[in-house]
Amino acid sequence: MSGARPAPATAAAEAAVAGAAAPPVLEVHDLHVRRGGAHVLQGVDLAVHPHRVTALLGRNGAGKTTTLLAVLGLLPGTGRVRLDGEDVLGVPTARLVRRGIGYVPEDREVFGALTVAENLRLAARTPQAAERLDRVHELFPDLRQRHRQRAGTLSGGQQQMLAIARALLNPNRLLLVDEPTKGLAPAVVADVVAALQRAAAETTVLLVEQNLRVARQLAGDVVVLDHGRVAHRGDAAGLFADPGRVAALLGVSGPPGPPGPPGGARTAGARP
Ligand SMILES: Nc1ncnc2c1ncn2[C@@H]1O[C@H](COP(=O)(O)OP(=O)(O)OP(=O)(O)O)[C@@H](O)[C@H]1O
Repeated sequence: MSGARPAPATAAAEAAVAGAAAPPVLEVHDLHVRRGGAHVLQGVDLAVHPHRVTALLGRNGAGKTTTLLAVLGLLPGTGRVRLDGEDVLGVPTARLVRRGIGYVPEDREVFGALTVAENLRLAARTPQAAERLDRVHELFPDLRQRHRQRAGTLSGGQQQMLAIARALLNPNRLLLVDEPTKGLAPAVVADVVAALQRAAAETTVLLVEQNLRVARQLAGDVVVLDHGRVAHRGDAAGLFADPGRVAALLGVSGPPGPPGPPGGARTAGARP
């Protein structure tokens, strides 16, 4: 990572600055993954530092979701994946989840026929989850109000918040979040960004995001993949201050714009 960091304004920002110097929560080294005969990840190296949001960026098909799935043990790979310094490549997913990896998949995967409260109850895996439910309700007051509503009748943004809330119920060391704003209207994107900011104050996040304005708002660090390889790694502010580099790496025609209401440029080939 490079570049001077601005003075932190909040406790969460202070923790993020301290986290940059702390040992990584997640380290991936020379990760190779093959899918359907294709060599999709070709030696990915990245590190995710505590109390920070690391955005995993790249054009469509670059290998972002594949990276998350391999870290989670849902796809076989070779190389090295370390969680809090321990090798975990090949460890079954259920054990990784117990070790503190939370996952918010691209399609949210809430149980549509169950209520908000039932969805939260099902996600709880530790005795502390009951205590954390109060905290989650503080973070997402909308979910408290809607606790009897069936999850399938929530809006896309509300379902995304429920998916994030489910992951926060457990004391996760690391949250993997895949394209949380995909397919959401700009006004709802702002709500999801706010929810992720709250989540990021609680834990460390590896975020796959195609909306560069969202990535800019949330991320302290960035890793850019290109055809299964790391094309760039560094602090987010440094990359986003260089529109030419953003365009070269991500194929957008202009800068992602200043932090503010989302709706900015999306990575080339991104879905609307
Ligand atoms: N089951 C599969 N069999 C073969 N190839 C696959 C399979 N799933 C994904 N791929 C390929 O792996 C590559 C990486 O896919 P991946 O979903 O990781 O990309 P991504 O960066 O997350 O893309 P997007 O932004 O479009 O979601 C793509 O070329 C994709 O076609």
